[in-house]
Amino acid sequence: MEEEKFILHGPKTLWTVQKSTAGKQLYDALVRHSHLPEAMIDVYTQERISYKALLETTCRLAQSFQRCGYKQNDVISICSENNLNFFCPAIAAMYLGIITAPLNQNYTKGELHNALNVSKPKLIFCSKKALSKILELKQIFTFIKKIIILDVLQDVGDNESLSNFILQNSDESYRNFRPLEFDCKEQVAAVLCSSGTTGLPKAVMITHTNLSVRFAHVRDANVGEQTIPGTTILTFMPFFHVSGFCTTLGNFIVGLRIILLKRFEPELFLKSIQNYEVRSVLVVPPIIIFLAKSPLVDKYDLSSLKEIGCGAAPLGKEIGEAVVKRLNLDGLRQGYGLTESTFVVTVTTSNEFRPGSTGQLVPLMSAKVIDIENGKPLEPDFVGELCFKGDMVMKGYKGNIKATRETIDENGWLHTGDLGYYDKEGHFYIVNRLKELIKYKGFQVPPAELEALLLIHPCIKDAAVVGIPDESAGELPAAFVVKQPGRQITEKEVFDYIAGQVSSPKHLRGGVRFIDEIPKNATGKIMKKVLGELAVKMKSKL
Ligand SMILES: Nc1ncnc2c1ncn2[C@@H]1O[C@H](COP(=O)(O)OP(=O)(O)OP(=O)(O)O)[C@@H](O)[C@H]1O
Ligand SMILES: O=C(O)C1CSC(c2nc3ccc(O)cc3s2)=N1
Ligand SMILES: [Mg+2]
Repeated sequence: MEEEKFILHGPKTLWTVQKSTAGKQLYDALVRHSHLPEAMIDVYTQERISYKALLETTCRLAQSFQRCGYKQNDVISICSENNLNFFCPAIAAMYLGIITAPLNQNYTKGELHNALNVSKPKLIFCSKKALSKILELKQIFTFIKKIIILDVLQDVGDNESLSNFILQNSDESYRNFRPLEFDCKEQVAAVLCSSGTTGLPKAVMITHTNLSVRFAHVRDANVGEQTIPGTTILTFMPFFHVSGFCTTLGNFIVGLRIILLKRFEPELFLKSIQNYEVRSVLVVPPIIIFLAKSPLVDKYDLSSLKEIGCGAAPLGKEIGEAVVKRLNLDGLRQGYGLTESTFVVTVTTSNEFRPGSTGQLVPLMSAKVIDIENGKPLEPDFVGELCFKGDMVMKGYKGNIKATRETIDENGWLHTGDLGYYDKEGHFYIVNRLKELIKYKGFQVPPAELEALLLIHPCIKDAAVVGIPDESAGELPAAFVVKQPGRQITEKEVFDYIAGQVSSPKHLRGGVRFIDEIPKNATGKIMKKVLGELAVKMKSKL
């Protein structure tokens, strides 16, 4: 038996985890919300889809899968920008125990090659835009038997449109279709790619039970962000990533009205909040920086907005507070999680906004913070590696038992590779990724702390800190800075500003470099690998 000391357990939840499959729970939700006028609105095309239409399409699609011979554990893929039809194949697949492996439509052919080689889908649903890349890959991979296009009405060459595929393969008897039953703990529902921030993306197997825990959370007013059916929220989180995939499925469970953007565009984002009277938005830290600093924000009436949810990357305390004040919000809810944990495992509970904290442990999960030297659980307020255990932990990495064993230990603990701590009241604080810590003469420098300080400077629009190799010190902290338009600041001023606030090892001895933009991925994570290479190439003037 493991010692219980310094292990936290999540609180009780109002909504127990349902025993039925994630597919059945989604089916029930679509039925439950059939009276609502809108499930999703595409801001670009003004097209809408209702819960009733989602129910019909997913049942027809499931019937089509069955008639075409697709069965439990077959794999399908979806490679498309966010659009109204994206989730139809995924939900229909979940009705049948078919596995969905979404793919980032911005992946290069090489990246798609790697991802497809792991998931090996028989059938790929793609957007018109992604079609040519997918067609090329079909030539290489014989396991890909068919391509269906999500966002056209007419077939393109030999490739059927979604609507024609359904027309050809389903009929009115779809009304009698009901989701199948299977072992939820074992059955993989989705294979999601991690972001690939620290290496190649990993293929994370998420089970029906994993999703069911998330579905219990979304309906619990203490954990879920919006729990009243019909409430308007806005999202642009990519559907292929856990942050878009698992949140949107959860939004269907609740019955929210989802305003959908393909990607973040500043004016369109603000205009949509105003025009659709959005109550809550799901964002990532770069958008919080934008909302704190951009003059555009004052051009729009954002008074409908009551709450912002933010996660996926570190967010400084001050910048979060500035946005709550500027927009007069009820709350900013931060979440922390990984693809490997099926979305957030710590989250700001309602009315418990603690600036700088990523909230408390979610129900049904356990957590500990371990000493990175000896692996022993630490007491509150001590920094170590965050570990989580419970039914949100992935089944494993597809096709990589070795990596799975390195990540989930024999007692079932998921080792996150993130450093953090919890305080005496159980509020979590993320310090940094272990792999991104800068080591200066044996001292550990967390770049996230320096980034947060840089961002509160009025002349700085955005910033990132990386370590650059140095023969005598090991590594030196170096900053990339984007200037706020119309403001002036020198390298030396940036250096002195940081030196005035932190201990000597954290001074920007690696220099300060001004650039036009900090490279970030679709979920707002700073691309440190790119910056590390750039820092070596680009000389600092200091
Ligand atoms: N609220 C948060 N604050 C700080 N970091 C966060 C937060 N939420 C998520 N993260 C970071 O995101 C990581 C999870 O991201 P994801 O699973 O998409 O892939 P990745 O870890 O970036 O990439 P890869 O594992 O492929 O290298 C966490 O391990 C953590 O470092
Ligand atoms: O980056 C990831 O792997 C994850 C796992 S958890 C996560 C996010 N959490 C939130 C919470 C609120 C929000 O608005 C966006 C995200 S993305 N992203
Ligand atoms: Mg990771």
